Amino acid sequence: MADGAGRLLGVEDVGIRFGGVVALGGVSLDVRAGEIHAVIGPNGAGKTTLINCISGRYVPTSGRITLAGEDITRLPPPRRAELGIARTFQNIALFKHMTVLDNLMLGRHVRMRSGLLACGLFWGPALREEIEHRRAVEEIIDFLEIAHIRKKPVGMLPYGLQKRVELGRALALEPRLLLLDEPMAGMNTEEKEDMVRFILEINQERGVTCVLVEHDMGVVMDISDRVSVLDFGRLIASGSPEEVRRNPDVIRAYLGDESLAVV
Ligand SMILES: Nc1ncnc2c1ncn2[C@@H]1O[C@H](COP(=O)(O)OP(=O)(O)OP(=O)(O)O)[C@@H](O)[C@H]1O
Repeated sequence: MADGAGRLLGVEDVGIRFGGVVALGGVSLDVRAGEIHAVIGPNGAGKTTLINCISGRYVPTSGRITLAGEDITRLPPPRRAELGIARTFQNIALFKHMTVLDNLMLGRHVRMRSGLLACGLFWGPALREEIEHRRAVEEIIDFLEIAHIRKKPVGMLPYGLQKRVELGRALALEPRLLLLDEPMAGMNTEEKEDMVRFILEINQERGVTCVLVEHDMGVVMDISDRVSVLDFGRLIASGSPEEVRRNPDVIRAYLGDESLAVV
C-alpha cells in the first residue's frame, strides 16, 4: 500500500547531527511503492544514518518520515517492524551461536501472536501458530537455497552465506519495505550474482519495495529503478540510474573515486 502519490516511504527534510557533525542536513526523498531505490554517496555521506533514521535506530533532530502516509518519525523500531519495515546491517547482526533456522524464527517474532515462549512450549493454539511460522520460515530457507545449512550455527558459516541468512531473517518479518545496507560488501563475484538474483526476486515476485545502500556501482546501476545521491549529509541528485550517472554534481562528488569509473 502507498499514499495517494504512489509513495511508500517519505523522507521529508530529515536532519540529524552528532556533536559537531551534521550527518544529515535536511534530506528529502520519496521511495515509490514497488521500486528498488538506491542510496549512494562517498564514505561518510550519511547513507547508514539515513537507514538508521528510517528503521528507528536514530530519531532525527528535524524533519519527518512517513510510511504509506503515516508519520513514523518517532515510532520505536519494533513498532516499525510491525508496520513492515525490515533491514539488514552493514556488519552482520545475527545470533552467531544459534542455527540458521532459529535466527529466522527470531526474525519472525513480530508476526507471532502467542509470543516466542508460548510457541516454543507448544500450548494449544500456540502449536498451530508455531507450525504456521515454521512453514513460512522453511519457505524462505528454500527460496534462499540454504536448506543444507538450516541446522548449522550461523557463526560457522562463510561470510557470504551469513549475509544470505541475514537477508532471510529480514524476509521472515514479511516486510513491505526492505532496507539493505551494503548487501554485497565483502562478497566474491559469484556471491554477488546470487545476492542480486535474490534481491530482484524479492522485489519483482514478492512485491517488496527496497532501499539499497551499496558501493558496487555496477550493481546499483543495473538493478535500481531510481538512485538518490548523498554527499556530506545532503541530497545532491535523484533520478534514474542514467540521469544520476551523467549528473555533474555526482561526477564531482565521486571525482577520484574509482567506484564510479566502473560504470
Ligand atoms: N552514532 C554516531 N556517532 C557519531 N557520529 C556518527 C554516528 N553515526 C554516524 N556518524 C557520523 O555521521 C557521518 C555519516 O556517517 P554514515 O555512517 O551515515 O555514512 P555512510 O555514508 O554510511 O558511510 P560509509 O559508506 O563509509 O558506510 C560520518 O561523519 C559519521 O562519522
